[in-house]
Amino acid sequence: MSSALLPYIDFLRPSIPLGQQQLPPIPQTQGDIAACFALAIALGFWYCKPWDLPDPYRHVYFEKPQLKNGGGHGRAAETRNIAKKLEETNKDLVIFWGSQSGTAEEFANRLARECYSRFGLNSMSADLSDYDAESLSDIPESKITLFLLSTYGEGDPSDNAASFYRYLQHKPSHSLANMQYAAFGLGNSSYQYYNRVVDVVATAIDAMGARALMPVTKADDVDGNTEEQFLAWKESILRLLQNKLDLAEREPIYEPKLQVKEDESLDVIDLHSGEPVSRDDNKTSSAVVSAPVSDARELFQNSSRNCVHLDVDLSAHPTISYKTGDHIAVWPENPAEEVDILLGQLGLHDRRNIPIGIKSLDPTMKIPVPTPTSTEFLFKHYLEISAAVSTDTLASLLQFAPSPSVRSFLGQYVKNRQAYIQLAEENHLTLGRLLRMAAIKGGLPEDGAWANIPLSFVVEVLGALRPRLYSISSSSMLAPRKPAITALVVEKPLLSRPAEFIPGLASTHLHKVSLSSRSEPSSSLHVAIRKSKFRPPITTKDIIMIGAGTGIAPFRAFLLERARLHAMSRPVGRTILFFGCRDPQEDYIYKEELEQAVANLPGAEIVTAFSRTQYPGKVGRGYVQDAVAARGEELSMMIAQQEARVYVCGRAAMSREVAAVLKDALKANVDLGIENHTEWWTSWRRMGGFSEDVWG
Ligand SMILES: Cc1cc2nc3c(=O)[nH]c(=O)nc-3n(C[C@H](O)[C@H](O)[C@H](O)COP(=O)(O)O)c2cc1C
Repeated sequence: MSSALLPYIDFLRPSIPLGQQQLPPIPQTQGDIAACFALAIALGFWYCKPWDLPDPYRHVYFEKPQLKNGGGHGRAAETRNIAKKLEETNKDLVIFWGSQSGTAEEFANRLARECYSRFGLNSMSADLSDYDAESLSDIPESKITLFLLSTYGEGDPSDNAASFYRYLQHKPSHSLANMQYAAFGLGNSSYQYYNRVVDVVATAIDAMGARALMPVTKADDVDGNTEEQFLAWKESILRLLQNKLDLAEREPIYEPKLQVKEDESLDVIDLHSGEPVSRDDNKTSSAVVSAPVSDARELFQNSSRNCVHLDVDLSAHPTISYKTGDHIAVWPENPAEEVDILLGQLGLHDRRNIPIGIKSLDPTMKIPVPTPTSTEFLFKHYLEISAAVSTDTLASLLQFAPSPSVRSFLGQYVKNRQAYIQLAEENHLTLGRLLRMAAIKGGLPEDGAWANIPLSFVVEVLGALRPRLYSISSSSMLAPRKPAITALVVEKPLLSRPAEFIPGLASTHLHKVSLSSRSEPSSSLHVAIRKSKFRPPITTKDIIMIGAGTGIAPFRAFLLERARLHAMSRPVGRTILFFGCRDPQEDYIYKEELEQAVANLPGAEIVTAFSRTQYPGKVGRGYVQDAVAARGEELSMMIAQQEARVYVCGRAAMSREVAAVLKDALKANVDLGIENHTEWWTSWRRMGGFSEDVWG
């Protein structure tokens, strides 16, 4: 700054008490006036700090020209009034879905497609968050409404159904007397609140006057039978609609709802090449960002299995933060082999890098992936190509069969579902692998046999690649910018060839990134932070943490955080961690740092349970629930007298067994002052006494 301006800055300093201040000299010469003017501009510039403000045109530097007019990731719902939408698009059936990990959404899309292809019934699949809940009252009596709703968290709705659910819980005064509906719930009976969402929704809409066309049907994923139960429900719904609306069944025909077109005028730089677009515009998820992996290491020792720890560095994204107990969503990549097989079958090997643009041909159809892109990027980053192929998709492939022998090969499995399930399980049949097997069985060349399948069909039937959620294993107090992931690398042996393994999609991707990040510092992941209710209690409370395998993840964070707080002379309650794994020499992950934290934290303890090895001085061979049972009396006292909080993380079945063991212990050891222990347990749980972070 020029020294000529210093006197003028000086007089602005209110160093002299008010009232005793001398008035600043009035500028008299033209030079003084010019200097004041320059000073005002300089000060304005200094105070506004424009170099700190975001450039309002920054987005333009990154804008893809073809997206300027709203192209890209399709948003089809211009109106939020569902009745209006049905009328404008001439649809007779709306299938609302509330889905967290994509199953209900996929089912809704399949059902809408089948209603049209088999019966010519104009149908739409609708994301519940795209429409105003009040507008359901305007749906005319002639239309039919279906709900496919999953239950998540602890009996909670999926993110996209949350606001509809809240609306219903406020007992709205709107009438649904015109609504004729059927509902299908997706849940898992390992969870305490089994299929609660569909029950709550059906009860609420019945109370508003809606008429159920058939009883609510619930799928139980506990034995992996959701698909079977959906197929049975779908057939009964289709028969019901056929009778009610007097529909004639026809040979299925594919009518594209999307247009996928090559566009060589686009430059590679214009293409979406892997960055996901979050579809969850909600308050529970942050934006999706690409974040480097700052540290990665293998956690298992002496094992043929792998378990990786990765620290994700969010330093470049100051607006994204996490709290201890949150989840991190990770977008995986499909393996190159799977991409190649599918490209080969569709005869697209040579055209894999040509830009493609995707457009919606039906105003109710959202484009499920970012556009423009290329076929290779589409298969690698955006479509669920590594998943098993449903029987509905199998049946719809028949119309594209390249020869009668291929058609008859696939046709036998369409007729015999059990045989197809066995074939798919034995061979890990993804779409590419199924097409390749059918081509080989039909005596066709391995590559390009299915070149007549339109790419729009592939995009419509496969659906978008979904992120996978992990419980964050770091503490936001100790590593505020570096959420950590702890992932077991999953490999399932192939039934037909047990020496071959089916790799878990996300965990294999994490393993790959973890290996490459050890040699290339630029390795990164696409991630988003997802808020969770699994929060540690206030530190003065006693805590009982129970985790098995990678279920230790959030407890590593809780324990290290409590140890640090103690080191800062904060009062910390008693801390017990129950941890179960196979063998202390193999998969006792984070052993040293956990033991060190416990050594530095008075009243803290780790109780281990090893399912495959005796461990001298410990509980002995057993599961974590056995270790909890062995300490049942003491834990009951902690719960009843010290109001200790219990936290469980791991598989839902393990959590259910832990809950049963604790209930028994409480019953045997404590007079709860209430006859009905189940009632006590439910209200204790509701008040945060028992929290779960569990999966499948
Ligand atoms: C983290 C997690 C929490 C879950 N919570 C419940 C629950 O509280 N009650 C229930 O019945 N099912 C629960 N489930 C099971 C899901 O509802 C079931 O897997 C369903 O098929 C998922 O459907 P979606 O993919 O459409 O979301 C949960 C599943 C996961 C992974």
